[in-house]
Amino acid sequence: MSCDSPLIIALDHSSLDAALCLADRLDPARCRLKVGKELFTRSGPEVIEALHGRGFQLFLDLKFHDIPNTVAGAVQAAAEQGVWMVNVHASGGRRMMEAARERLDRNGLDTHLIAVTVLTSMTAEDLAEVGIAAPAAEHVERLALLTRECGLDGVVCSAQEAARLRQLCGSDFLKVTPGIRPRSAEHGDQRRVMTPAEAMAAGSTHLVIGRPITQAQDPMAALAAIEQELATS
Ligand SMILES: O=C(O)c1cc(=O)[nH]c(=O)n1[C@@H]1O[C@H](COP(=O)(O)O)[C@@H](O)[C@H]1O
Repeated sequence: MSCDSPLIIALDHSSLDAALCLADRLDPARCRLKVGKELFTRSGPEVIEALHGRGFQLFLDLKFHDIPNTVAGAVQAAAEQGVWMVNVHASGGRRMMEAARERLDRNGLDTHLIAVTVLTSMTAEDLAEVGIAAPAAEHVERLALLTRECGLDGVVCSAQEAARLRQLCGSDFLKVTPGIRPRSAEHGDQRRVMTPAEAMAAGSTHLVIGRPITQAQDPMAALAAIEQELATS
């Protein structure tokens, strides 16, 4: 089923049953779903099949980061399962990203291929500790430009960088932004955050939202409130 909404709900659940329980309350016309490392490691390709069977478009978020040949194979394997989007780490570099791009193209696979720039949980201090002296925003710009040069469809970044990336890389270049927090929500481990309405205004093309919906007392009410915020902004 195709979906017009920018919302991608992160199913960071620890069991297939719990993930499907939430999915069964969601409408594939109103959101896409993201399957990440914990759920996929526990349930494997079965979760992809189960969610596709319910009509959802899926972002398989395994953030591949390895030598070019290995990443190209992993991206191909993901795309052959029919997922809508897959990601790699831009810090894997040019040859890794080009190999992934080339592998999808050679096999006629049209899964969106995007790259994570700087994780939304990271601050300038975190970057400095791993040897990156530049501020987060500057490092995001560098990695986004490299990602675009390698022919990928877009990046994962924080919404705080989306406006600048729209100027640098254009509005067709996907800007998938996690770290989304409605005003009253707890930030948890996220650092570079924005509200849903601010993120869309800044140029995000898609919003990844997990705990503010999945951990809410009433996940459907939390989702409806976010949709309302977007509709009235
Ligand atoms: O690639 C991602 O999806 C991702 C990249 C990033 O920089 N930050 C980030 O939070 N994510 C993912 O987005 C989701 C955010 O979830 P919440 O913080 O619960 O809203 C999690 O599944 C993360 O794995």
